[in-house]
Amino acid sequence: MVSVAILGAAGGIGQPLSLLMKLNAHVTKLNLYDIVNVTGVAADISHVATNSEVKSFLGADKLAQAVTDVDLVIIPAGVPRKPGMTRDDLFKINAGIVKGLVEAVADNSPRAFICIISNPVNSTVPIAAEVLKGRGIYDPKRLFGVTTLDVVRASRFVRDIRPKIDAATLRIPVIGGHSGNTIVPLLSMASTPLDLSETEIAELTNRIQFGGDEVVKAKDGAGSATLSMAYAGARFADSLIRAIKGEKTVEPTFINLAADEAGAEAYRKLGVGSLEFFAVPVELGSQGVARIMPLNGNVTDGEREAVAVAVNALDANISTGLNFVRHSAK
Ligand SMILES: NC(=O)C1=CN([C@@H]2O[C@H](COP(=O)(O)OP(=O)(O)OC[C@H]3O[C@@H](n4cnc5c(N)ncnc54)[C@H](O)[C@@H]3O)[C@@H](O)[C@H]2O)C=CC1
Ligand SMILES: O=C([O-])CC(=O)C(=O)O
Repeated sequence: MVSVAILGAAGGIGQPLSLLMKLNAHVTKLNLYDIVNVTGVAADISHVATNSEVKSFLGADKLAQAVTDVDLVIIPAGVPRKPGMTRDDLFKINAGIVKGLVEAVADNSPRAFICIISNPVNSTVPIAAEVLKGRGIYDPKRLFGVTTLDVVRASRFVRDIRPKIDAATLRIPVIGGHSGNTIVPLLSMASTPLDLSETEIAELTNRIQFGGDEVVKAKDGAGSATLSMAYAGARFADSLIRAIKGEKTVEPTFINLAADEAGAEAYRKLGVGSLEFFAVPVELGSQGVARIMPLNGNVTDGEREAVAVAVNALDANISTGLNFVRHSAK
């Protein structure tokens, strides 16, 4: 029995993500919330022949109901990028949206696991944390920034230059954050040794860091990644649900390192220092973060340099998020 709420369910990500969660056999209840169009989306998805119950919640006055008695909340609500914009340009609109949604979750399902997709993830996750802290119910083990798309891209882009590799099973840890040079793929720690040249490493790293821009450019004003993001979001949610059910699963995700300080130590030594939030590979368990996975080998000098660049940018992104809530509370 797993009850899931998707907030922003009528959007470009929300619709295919809702469909994929309807296909997840562990899910028993699927609450779809949006401020537009969600009635039709829910009616449509409710005809899919799986056992879960789909309900629609349209408009702000239905938000509290949508997030009452749910185990897992996935948030893809908010505006996407257009060409020429950075993810940080979305902060102005999305910060308030995420804050309002997380307040409602805090008030109605305080123990729910929360997965944030809305950009800029580097700032929206600190916003969510600060809201939960303000309510006195913050548990860093239960709040996740979804960075799975970076991991998905890493395996797929490697396959583009190594066609014998199985993109579906190759795992490359991607750490840091979720925007440009805060995204740090650890290609040296791929689950299958890749034997890449320095040029290949540089090109792949750049492509993984700016993969989102490829889609924004190709969509030419019609938004950013939606279908691959729905796939990535459903993959992360499935790992978390299987963990809640007692399996051990591992996914990189943007979390508060306080969730496992002992496990975070290796990353702090790598250059992360005292940073509060960072994407790391996490073993998920029934209570959320079970432990932060150790680094699987020695990072290269290039990877260490990339971490230093990421940490600088992340520090600013995290403060922007935390300050947004601290200042709006006054
Ligand atoms: N974490 C990641 O890897 C990725 C994150 N994203 C982000 O996901 C977000 C959504 O992207 P799309 O689905 O393409 O956008 P979209 O514009 O197609 O859909 C967003 C949906 O959110 C809804 N919404 C707006 N305000 C709301 C509120 N207060 N409460 C509930 N719903 C609300 C809208 O009505 C709309 O249906 C964007 O911020 C985008 O940047 C996109 C791709 C990857
Ligand atoms: O690029 C964007 O704005 C959407 C996103 O986060 C991604 O595709 O990784």
